[in-house]
Amino acid sequence: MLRHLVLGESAFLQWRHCKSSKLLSCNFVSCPDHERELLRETRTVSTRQVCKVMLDHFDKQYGKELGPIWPSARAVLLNPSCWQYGIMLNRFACVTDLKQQLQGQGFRSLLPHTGPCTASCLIPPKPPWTYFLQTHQSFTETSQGYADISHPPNSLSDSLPKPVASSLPNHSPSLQCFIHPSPVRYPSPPHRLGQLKHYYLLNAASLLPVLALGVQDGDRVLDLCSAPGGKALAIIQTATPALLCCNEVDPQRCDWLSKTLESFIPQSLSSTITVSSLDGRSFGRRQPGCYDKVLVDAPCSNDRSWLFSRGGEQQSCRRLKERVQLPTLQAELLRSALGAVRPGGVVVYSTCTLSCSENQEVVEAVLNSCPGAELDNLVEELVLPLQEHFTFAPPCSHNASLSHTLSGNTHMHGILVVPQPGQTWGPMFLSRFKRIH
Ligand SMILES: C[S@@+](CC[C@H](N)C(=O)[O-])C[C@H]1O[C@@H](n2cnc3c(N)ncnc32)[C@H](O)[C@@H]1O
Repeated sequence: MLRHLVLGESAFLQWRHCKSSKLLSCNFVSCPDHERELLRETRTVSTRQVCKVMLDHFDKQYGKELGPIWPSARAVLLNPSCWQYGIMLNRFACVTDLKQQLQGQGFRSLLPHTGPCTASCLIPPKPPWTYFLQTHQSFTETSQGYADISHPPNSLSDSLPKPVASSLPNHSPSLQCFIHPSPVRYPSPPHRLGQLKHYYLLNAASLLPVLALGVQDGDRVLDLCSAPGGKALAIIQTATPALLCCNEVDPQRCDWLSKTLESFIPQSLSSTITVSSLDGRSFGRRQPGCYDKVLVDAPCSNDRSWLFSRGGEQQSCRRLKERVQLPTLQAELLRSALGAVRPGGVVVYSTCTLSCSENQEVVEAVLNSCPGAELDNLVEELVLPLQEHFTFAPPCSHNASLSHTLSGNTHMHGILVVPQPGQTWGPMFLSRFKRIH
């Protein structure tokens, strides 16, 4: 049984497990189940019509923003039967047999597990930014020595040169996610009386914002937009924070979030996890400088599901209007997160859309209005070690002012995972800020 205790003005809801495992299990049976939801959504989406208004809109926008990789991304987004799912193991359950079973079925580990900081990867002698900053301009030479623009690489990963050992910093060996090269469907985890669930199904690109957050044992962490809770679960797999505050403004989704946490995390950790249902934009003011790490997995125009809008043309038109408002909300959430993190702390901003206006342009706007924040470069830390699994796009280059800002700067505004055949993960954009004062 889940109990929400309202704590004074902050209306913090303390998340608790029921003491009786029997009651706990009974409660689960009647819960909406996020994994089933995910699979059901895929099945429903595959039988739903593609929404032409949305597709035309995407073609226009993403054709321009993503250039040569849009047609293959489009093909993936339009074909739900090719979508892959990652299986994140629950470190609080006994998963030895499951791991062997998955390996026997051809699943492999997304992340290296031999210990912290052990990934082998490839590092370029110099970052190839120049190339990407000029994708829509002619040029003769880049830091990689490309001289011919007639065969540009399709993605950031394509152009990265090979070897030199490196690592996946901050990566805890306890975060284990298995993926399959084919779109193999794995069943949702069964309910077992009194037992925690063994795994969580997710888009493997969802782990990138959590890896970028780099939570360490003892950190105070805020997950500002938390439901249904996939990233909160991933956070708690990577480390044991002193405090993990999961916030979700929508009350129904907040219940869903609580149930997710309840079914994966042991009671012994309940005193370190809180669930609240506040507007995320208020945290910077309510709890200034209180956290070491803040994740803003922002509400966005979810490209995968919006392409299959249930309500036809009318709903698509409504969503396209909403879409215009999203960057304002996203920037407000991000500014609030920067207010809630302590000086020296870290904020990760992420979305599951390819849209430059909700990604790089939000980051740009917030950078311009928050002098106390600066961006980190995630290429060596995430793109290089994980390019084998994900297709990373070049930064948004259609926006002249953005390109101009970036061209004198080796930092990018973020990294973008673009779904591609055989690597259908994403869309996922992420950017990491450090609060310097
Ligand atoms: C992309 S989803 C988060 C997914 C979640 N992080 C996960 O990994 O499962 C964005 C969430 O933000 C919530 N949201 C929207 N506006 C918000 C606000 N002003 N404050 C807090 N949450 C908000 C939405 O209801 C939605 O559940």
